[in-house]
Amino acid sequence: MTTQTAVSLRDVTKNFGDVEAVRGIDLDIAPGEVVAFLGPNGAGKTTTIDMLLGLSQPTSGEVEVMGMKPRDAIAHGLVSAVMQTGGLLKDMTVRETVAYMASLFANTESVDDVLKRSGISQLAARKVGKCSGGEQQRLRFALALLPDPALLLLDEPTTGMDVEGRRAFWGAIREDASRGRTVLFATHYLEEADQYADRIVLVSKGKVVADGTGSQVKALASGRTVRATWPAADVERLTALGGVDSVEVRGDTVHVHAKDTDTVARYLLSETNARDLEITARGLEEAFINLTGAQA
Ligand SMILES: Nc1ncnc2c1ncn2[C@@H]1O[C@H](COP(=O)(O)OP(=O)(O)OP(=O)(O)O)[C@@H](O)[C@H]1O
Repeated sequence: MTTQTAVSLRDVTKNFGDVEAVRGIDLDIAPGEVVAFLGPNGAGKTTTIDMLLGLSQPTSGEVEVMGMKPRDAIAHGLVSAVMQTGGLLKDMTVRETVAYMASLFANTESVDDVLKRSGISQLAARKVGKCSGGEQQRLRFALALLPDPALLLLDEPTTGMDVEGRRAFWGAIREDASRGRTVLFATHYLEEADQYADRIVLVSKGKVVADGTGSQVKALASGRTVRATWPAADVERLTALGGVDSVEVRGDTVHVHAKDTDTVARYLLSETNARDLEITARGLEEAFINLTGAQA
């Protein structure tokens, strides 16, 4: 039997008492895809990854990894994870850490090979305690590569890293993924998702609210925002204009999100005393707020 999907979630829910952490997620990830699981705090990302790792069971629905129950996939060495934190011994060198972990398993990739693929060969002799946060994450990545997993799960792997550390970390992940490994990573960072994933699955409040490439997710929020200074803005009138999606008032400033901003600008300048107009395109950041806010 060939495996058609690396990850398959079928109407998966997970409750913790009264808390509905995951509220019906359907998701298929094909082998070789690099997917960002993007969402705000509490969206259900970690809960979902824990179920994929077999660390917890869904309340309802089906979870499969490489065509098997998660625990079986792990027992076959098909899945590895890089978590945000987790025990590394500070007094061991980078190479000793990888060699020690390799000695615990029957079959692993070679130590030198995983050091090279995670981009830390030159750090092999350095004590772990002297490595930067980004270097330690690449060491965790090296450890995760030892069983040569088909699927790599990463839960917010770059939290707390500086820009350079993040770039080096993702450089190593992307390079490795180009050989066909499936990668699913959870992140809060819109830019990170847009830059490093082939596909973004946007989650909010335990549900998938958008799924596509970075540009598709951005296109969902096509349209622009007109910002103007207008004390006592007539929100009702603005909302009634054609092509207006939403209107927000913050103090003396009004923000009008619209598909047709020309009409809004013309109205504001010719029929009201609004001034200081500014028109901007919506970025992924706003797409995110827009799409996840829409679920509220
Ligand atoms: N063991 C638990 N017991 C009770 N509630 C939990 C438990 N684990 C998670 N939750 C709740 O489930 C919801 C989803 O949490 P989860 O950690 O999956 O979100 P997340 O998307 O990973 O968020 P973050 O980005 O903050 O890590 C939250 O409301 C959280 O408080």
